Amino acid sequence: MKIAMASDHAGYALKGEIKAWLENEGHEVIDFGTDSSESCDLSDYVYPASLAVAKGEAERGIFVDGVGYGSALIANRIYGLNAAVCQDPFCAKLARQHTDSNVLCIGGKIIGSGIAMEIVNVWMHTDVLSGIDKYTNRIKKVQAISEKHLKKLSEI
Ligand SMILES: O=P(O)(O)OC[C@H]1O[C@@H](O)[C@H](O)[C@@H]1O
Repeated sequence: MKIAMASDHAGYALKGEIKAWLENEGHEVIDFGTDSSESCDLSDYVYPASLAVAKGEAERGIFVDGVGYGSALIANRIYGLNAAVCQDPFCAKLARQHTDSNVLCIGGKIIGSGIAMEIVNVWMHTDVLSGIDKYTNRIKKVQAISEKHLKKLSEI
């Protein structure tokens, strides 16, 4: 799978560990930075990475900042992106099964690399529960909100 990755300084170290893990698993990572632990602004990296997912240049995104919510806040402003902040593997499983999330956001200041890799592993290997009406209906309702309030890339 092609994965877009991005971080700020607070997620830089963990981004590198996750990138290495993904590549070892045979995935292709497109790394949008940042490239050091020097202080920076998250949106400068997560926004271009989000656009790559929205354009289909990457199938999914994995973004790392200090807590995770900053990345999700940016990604969820883009049509077609469905970002979930996950702090444990159970959360990662449901983020895929129940909401079909295509962006995973992790907090480098709060999660160690062992748990982070479990989260990524579960999230990468879990599919949406597409045959269960209540979940597909909920996903459709969220999609309807996107259709109403977010611009598609082709409309920008
Ligand atoms: O390290 P500083 O710049 O103080 O804080 C950055 C982090 O604080 C939170 O807003 C975000 O998680 C961001 O990554």
